[in-house]
Amino acid sequence: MLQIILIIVFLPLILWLLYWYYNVGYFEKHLKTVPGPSRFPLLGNVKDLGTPITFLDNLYKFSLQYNGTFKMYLGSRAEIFLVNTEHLEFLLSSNSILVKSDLYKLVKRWLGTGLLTSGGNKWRKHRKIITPAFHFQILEEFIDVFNSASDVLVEKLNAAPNKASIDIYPFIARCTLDIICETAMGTSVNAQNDIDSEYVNSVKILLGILVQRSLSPILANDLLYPFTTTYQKEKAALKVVHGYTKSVISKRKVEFYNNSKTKDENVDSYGRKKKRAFLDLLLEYSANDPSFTEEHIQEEVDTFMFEGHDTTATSITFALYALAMNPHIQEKAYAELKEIFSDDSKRHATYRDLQEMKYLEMVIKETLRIYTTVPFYSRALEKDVNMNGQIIPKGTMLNVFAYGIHHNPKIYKDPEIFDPERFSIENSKKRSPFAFIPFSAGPRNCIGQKFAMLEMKSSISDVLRNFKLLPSVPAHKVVLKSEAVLKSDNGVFVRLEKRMGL
Ligand code: HEM
Repeated sequence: MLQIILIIVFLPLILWLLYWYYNVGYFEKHLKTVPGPSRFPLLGNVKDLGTPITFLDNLYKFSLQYNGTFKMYLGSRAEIFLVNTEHLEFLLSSNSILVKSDLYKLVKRWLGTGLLTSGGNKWRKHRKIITPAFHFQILEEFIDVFNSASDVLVEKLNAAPNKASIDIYPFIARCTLDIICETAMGTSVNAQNDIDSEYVNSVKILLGILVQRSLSPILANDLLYPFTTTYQKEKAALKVVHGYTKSVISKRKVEFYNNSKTKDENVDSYGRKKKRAFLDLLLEYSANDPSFTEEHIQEEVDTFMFEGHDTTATSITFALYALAMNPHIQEKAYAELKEIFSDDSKRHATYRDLQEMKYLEMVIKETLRIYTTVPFYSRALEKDVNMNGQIIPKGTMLNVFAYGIHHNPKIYKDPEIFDPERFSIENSKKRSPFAFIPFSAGPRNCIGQKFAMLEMKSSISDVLRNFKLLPSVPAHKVVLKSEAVLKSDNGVFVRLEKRMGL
């Protein structure tokens, strides 16, 4: 009996060990010369990753220790963290290494295979279809949406007691959610006014579950996950979110066909110029190419909802924090706004005004460097590749460690100092384009980056025109936490002093 128990307990362990040695041997045949911390049997370097709070710092220390790109084993799989501009150029400009890693499977139940998660021909076709939707003429139509949402944001911030320390992230997150719903779907979820919105709460639940799953081996396991309560919670939230996008798509589709029967389809029943949402552009395309189905449209709209609000919320929030902590930089940004709005300090910003905010753009870029919004993203290798003389075998995960390159002291002197001048035209010219990759680069770069830059300029400039930002009292220093999108574990507190005009 004891023998049977021993066999039941130890046989799987022995098989697992053999499997581990076999796999590690397979990777090490080529990767022996790539430096990295020593690994433990079975788990590899899982322990070295640390917690979400120590994770970035741990990886960063390895990048310094190994002078750039380094290797780790997660279980028996080799993962390479690219922290060297030549390696980043090799990966990001490749037209063949385009498949996302296993990490992205965690969002597939929500996003299906939209632009972010798909690969191969589907991704190529959809990227081509969607690219024109981000043309500047279309983005210009969204400025009114940015302005209306910022008006509500300023109203909400005005309601907070003058000069009281507040965590600004929740205010900004609700504002960017309003913007993305209106621009992606043409509907208003009114997140800033209706805090109890079922849709908004379900989006929040899904983002929370994504973080939980990325941290728990049980929740991340597709076989075990359906037996957990988190799965049931996710199922309920997905029902609300998918139900909402589906019903918006059906309604817009009917409107689209009705309008196309009338002559002036860009004018509403009151004769006003109608705002088009991304969804309308996708419906237009689908009307001419039925192989771009309603399901495809839904995947892409859900992807915009996912990619397009938490990223901008985090970036705007950290930019406001950096401005509060660096009064001389805030003064310079404010002086630029004074000049742009000298004719009428209360008017809304136009597309042209946003283009003129050159210094604010440098502030935003420095924010994206120091508080890298998406700290890392990854690709799976489907076949062996030769990376600048180094063979990397099929199955290896290639991780772009954007946070690491953005903090490399050889590229950015005193990397922890917030200095927008690093992004002056002259200083930018001196660096490799692969030293600044907040939106990734190459064929799979962020399709929404121009949209994001306009939105960030619009919201930050509106807050700055209405409030002087001051550091929190008592003093507050953000504690960075790596989720899919960078967060602060202890909130982002600043004080706002109302301005009396520019
Ligand atoms: C500050 C804001 C933003 C940042 C920092 C950001 C960053 C990124 C990064 C790093 C990627 C590459 C991810 C990867 O390779 O896995 C990406 C992809 C993507 N982003 Fe953004 N993003 C931002 C805003 C937006 C917005 C506003 C939208 C949509 C309206 C958007 C839509 C997308 C899509 C659809 C992809 C996938 C593109 C593809 O693979 O073809 N992003 N973004």
